[in-house]
Amino acid sequence: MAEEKVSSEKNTKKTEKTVSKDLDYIKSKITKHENFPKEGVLFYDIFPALRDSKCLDMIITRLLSHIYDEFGNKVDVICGLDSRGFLFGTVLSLRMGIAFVPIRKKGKLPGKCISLKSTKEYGSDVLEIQSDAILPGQSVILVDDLLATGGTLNSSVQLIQFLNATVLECIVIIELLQLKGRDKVPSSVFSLLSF
Ligand SMILES: O=P(O)(O)OC[C@H]1O[C@H](OP(=O)(O)OP(=O)(O)O)[C@H](O)[C@@H]1O
Ligand SMILES: Nc1ncnc2[nH]cnc12
Repeated sequence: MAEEKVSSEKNTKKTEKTVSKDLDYIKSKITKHENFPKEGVLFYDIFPALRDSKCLDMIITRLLSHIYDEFGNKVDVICGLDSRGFLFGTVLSLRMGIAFVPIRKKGKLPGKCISLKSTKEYGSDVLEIQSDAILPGQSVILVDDLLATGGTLNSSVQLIQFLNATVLECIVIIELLQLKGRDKVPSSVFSLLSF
């Protein structure tokens, strides 16, 4: 029998075959909706995956495995994007025992903030981060549910860089390949699933 490679995560070893089965399972839970929230947009809904706690566990396990393989214990902060990025970012930060910091849409965060406009597949926003949330020199991973045109992650990476911190990587569950969003993101991008 061919030897199967193993990928390492803190206390967990999974074969490539199991990983691929898990990814197929997660993919099967993502639903698509035509013309939502606007005419011409094919919307990928992550929420059905969260109705299934086994599926959420697989998502988090896979992301942790990737993070520990790539960055070991070098990550200081998980930064989650408003709002679906919060769902995954907070769980990752809890499991890693490190800080969670949100990037929010304008007007939601108190205190001194820095802001930047961003455009996305179906609209535009102004994104904000609290100025004292991340210290100069800290190493940050950005987390969101989905990469479409890349506008949201592009602006988010810039916000972190304005604070003189380092973006190690942007992590998303879903990447929409046709929109070539990763070309717009000024950091490396890891996606769990692509469509
Ligand atoms: O790659 P882009 O074209 O920039 O699009 C991706 C962004 O669009 C969605 O956010 P949305 O603003 O709809 O927020 P939500 O999570 O609050 O629904 C998604 O969660 C990403 O943040
Ligand atoms: N097609 C899409 N589906 C879900 N969320 C999105 N955010 C931007 N584009 C999206």
